Amino acid sequence: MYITLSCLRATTIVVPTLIPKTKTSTFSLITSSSLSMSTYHKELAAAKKAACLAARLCQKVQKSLLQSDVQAKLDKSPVTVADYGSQAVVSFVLEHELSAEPFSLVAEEDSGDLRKDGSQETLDRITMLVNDTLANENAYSALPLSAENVLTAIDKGISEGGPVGRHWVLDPIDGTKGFLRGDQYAIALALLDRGRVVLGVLACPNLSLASIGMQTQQSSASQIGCLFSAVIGEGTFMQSLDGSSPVKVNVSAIENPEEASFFESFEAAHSLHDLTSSIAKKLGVKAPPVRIDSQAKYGALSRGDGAIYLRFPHAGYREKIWDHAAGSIVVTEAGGLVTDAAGNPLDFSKGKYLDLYHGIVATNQKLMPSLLKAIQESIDEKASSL
Ligand SMILES: Nc1ncnc2c1ncn2[C@@H]1O[C@H](COP(=O)(O)O)[C@@H](O)[C@H]1OP(=O)(O)O
Ligand SMILES: [Mg+2]
Ligand SMILES: [Mg+2]
Ligand SMILES: [Mg+2]
Repeated sequence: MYITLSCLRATTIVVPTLIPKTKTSTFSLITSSSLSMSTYHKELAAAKKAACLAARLCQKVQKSLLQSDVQAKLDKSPVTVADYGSQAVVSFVLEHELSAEPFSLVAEEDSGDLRKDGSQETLDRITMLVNDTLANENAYSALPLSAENVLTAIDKGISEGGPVGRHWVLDPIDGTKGFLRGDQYAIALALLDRGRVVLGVLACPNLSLASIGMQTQQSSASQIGCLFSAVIGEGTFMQSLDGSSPVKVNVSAIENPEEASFFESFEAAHSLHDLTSSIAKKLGVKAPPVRIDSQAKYGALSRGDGAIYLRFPHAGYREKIWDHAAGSIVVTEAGGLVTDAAGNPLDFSKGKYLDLYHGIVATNQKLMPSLLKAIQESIDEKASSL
């Protein structure tokens, strides 16, 4: 039996332990074979390190959130010093850990607003946060970073992705509204190789290690902060953000929709709650929806907290790859399926956006056929009532 010492080590170190082999319905301890010869071993270690450091920065900001830390982007969505700081940290760490490889990053934020007059104070605060977060990383001779270095690191995220070569895909804070409310958010990082997601890491600083809804019964109730990671063909693992041993997770095995519970966005503006409630009713789902922010939903689904995730954005909204790349591999490697509303797999090879039929659906293989049927009926009914 082996455990990973810490998610902050770029090169994952595994040591023998005396932990007995235990298994629950959804978790099992990591095995040596699943860690040894991964094609993306180096990339996984770098991604975990980058996401853990970025999570540390975000946690610090969430604890002392000042109004001046929040700005509105052109599309009116909020962006905080933590979104920029997280992007700078992940970009800097990936590029330095994987310096032998060409570096391409598709990321949500850019430095445009930070380069405008009147942004110096905000930029100085971001630069300080980034340097504080990286302060213990003695291996980086480029430290401390100047404000210009931070802007450059943020702007590395300018790649368009696509079907050729490798591209990292980053949402530095997914669920900024949840972050501002003190609720769920995620640092979501994935690697595309020839248009396919081959690796994903989701850091969820406010997600309990215990299942949602079970916190009161479990001893790990007070442990908050999860790191999910998945490499293609190797399964999905969860560990605490401060570096506990990874456990393999699996999606729910529920076959009867009446016993299923489903996740959806906390924000009604992000998903049509009336459509999802019609779908749930058709399926016979009894439990009310679990509404949480961000790709933490994919993480929770991957360990069987709920059985279904439904996301139907309002007409005209185009989903971006950084909002689903990491989450989708975390769910598929845990045995689940992630498709659009017609059952098509998500295509991450088309650049920054996903072309979708209506929305995104994630569940286990048993529930998917009846779920897709209920979805189509609900979409047709909605269309005929307009
Ligand atoms: N109008 C919108 N419709 C759907 N999703 C949105 C909308 N505005 C922002 N988002 C993105 O939805 C995701 C969070 O949604 P949810 O928490 O509902 O799952 C985030 O990626 C958020 O971006 P951001 O990364 O800027 O927070
Ligand atoms: Mg945003
Ligand atoms: Mg997002
Ligand atoms: Mg974001």
